Amino acid sequence: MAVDNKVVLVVMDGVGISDKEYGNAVLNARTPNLDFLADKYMMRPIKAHGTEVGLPSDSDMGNSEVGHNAMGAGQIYSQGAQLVNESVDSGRIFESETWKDLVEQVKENDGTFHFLGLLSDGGVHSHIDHLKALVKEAKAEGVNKVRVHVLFDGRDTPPTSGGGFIEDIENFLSEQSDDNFDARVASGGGRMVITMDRYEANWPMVELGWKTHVLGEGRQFASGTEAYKTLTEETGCIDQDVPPFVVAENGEPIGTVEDGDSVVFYNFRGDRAIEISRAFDEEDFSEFDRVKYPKIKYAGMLEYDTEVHIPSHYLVSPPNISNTLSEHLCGLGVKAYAVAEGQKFGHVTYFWNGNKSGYINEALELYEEVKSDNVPFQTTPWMKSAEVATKLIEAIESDKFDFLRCNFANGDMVGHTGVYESTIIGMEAVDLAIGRIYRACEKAGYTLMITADHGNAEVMFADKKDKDGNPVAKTSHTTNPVPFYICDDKHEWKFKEGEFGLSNLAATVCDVLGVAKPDASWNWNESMVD
Ligand SMILES: O=C(O)[C@H](O)COP(=O)(O)O
Ligand SMILES: [Mn+2]
Ligand SMILES: [Mn+2]
Repeated sequence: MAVDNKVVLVVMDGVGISDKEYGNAVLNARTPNLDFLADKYMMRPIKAHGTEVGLPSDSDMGNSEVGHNAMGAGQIYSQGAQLVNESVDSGRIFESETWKDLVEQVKENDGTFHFLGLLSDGGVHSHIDHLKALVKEAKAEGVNKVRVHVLFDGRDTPPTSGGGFIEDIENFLSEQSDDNFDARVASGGGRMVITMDRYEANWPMVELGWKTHVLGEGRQFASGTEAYKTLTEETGCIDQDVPPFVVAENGEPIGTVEDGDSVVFYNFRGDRAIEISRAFDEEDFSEFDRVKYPKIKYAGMLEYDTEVHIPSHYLVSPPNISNTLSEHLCGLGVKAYAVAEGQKFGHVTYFWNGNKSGYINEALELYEEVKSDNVPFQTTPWMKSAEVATKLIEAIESDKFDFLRCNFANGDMVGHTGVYESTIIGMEAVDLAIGRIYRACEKAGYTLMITADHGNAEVMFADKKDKDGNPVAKTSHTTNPVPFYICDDKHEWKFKEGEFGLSNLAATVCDVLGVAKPDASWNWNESMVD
């Protein structure tokens, strides 16, 4: 189908709007292209956090999953964080067949119930309150032994807040323990070192996680708290980079995974849960040598991939995201292109399409990935922005596609390192890439839209200073709005009155492409433009 107007959408990952200059790597970067575009065309802030993207409350910062889901679906779905809250509060989670099977398995075999996941209250991938509720219920149902395997966060929480969380959970587990119930932390490490890789960027991370949690191999400590304290003091690392550890007694790990055990991965978000789930779930698994594959029951908190069905068992049903922009455009025969570097490839494909991997219609779509480097991104803050822009420009010049989207990872991935100076350079690299894309759009007569999925890089320092008066790094996302630009020389688009957010984007894309929007039964939120 021919469209009136071809459209390129650039998602600047983790680039919010704030007028506070202190620690603002967006405002303080030299971004002549973005400044020029904001001046010449329309730019306005739109909402990208809280209930606007299906999170429990408006104090919840946005994240990539909920942001890309909202953009790609054109509507707001209650997201994993909210669905798990509801299921735990109502007790429905414990009525599921999956939960009953997990408990029965452990009780029948006198086995151990393992809980593995991100240890924080960040609410992006997991929540410590969910972990506590699962442990309490396991005890109430007569399970005798629980082992918790923790991943330190500091990425959705302050960078060195892990000491508080590990102490909290170890206190909680020892309070729960009695003559019939033995609950302890058994292993762990930083989320960027073990277990929580995504989009197959770094399988050795997952292998190291398997060795730590399942095989109990690694440096031994008496407790998680001792491990955290020693390892952070020795290396000076922030939480996400804490080396792996194993809790042991008399040289023996206290919580290896054995035949007859049950394992729950208690993260609700899927991108960083899929690889470890595959390692637990797949009989024939060849990404690394598991050495031993215990006969256990495994479940995820949610179904992480609703297309390929990973994992095979889960505790809470995920949002059933359907009627997406991709489905609508494919239905109309509109040709679409998506590109990002590895770290964000699934964001513009899997998250964009409602947590479904793969194409909607391969005859109409092309998805391309530029491999990310496995390096600390503060050392190379430009990341693959130039290569992603080059691929996108080639796709524009080929004139084969009607709607093209891409994601630049820099504001977010460099933002999460907490290194302000690097994040400024990351923003400048994005700006350079956008300048090139804008010129390609101008030449080909395409409309360029630019937005972001949530804030991050615009707030690189926490509110407080350290004891010497120096800034304290902030590594997490924000609740700030994000920019939305339409750069079009052929039409003068006017924003409608009112407040808009990421879920208004899909209808807006249809209007700018000049194609019909789906009928009211698709429940899309309205377009932002007249
Ligand atoms: O997974 C991560 O890297 C962070 O927890 C959230 O970042 P993202 O939502 O931008 O991916
Ligand atoms: Mn993001
Ligand atoms: Mn992020």
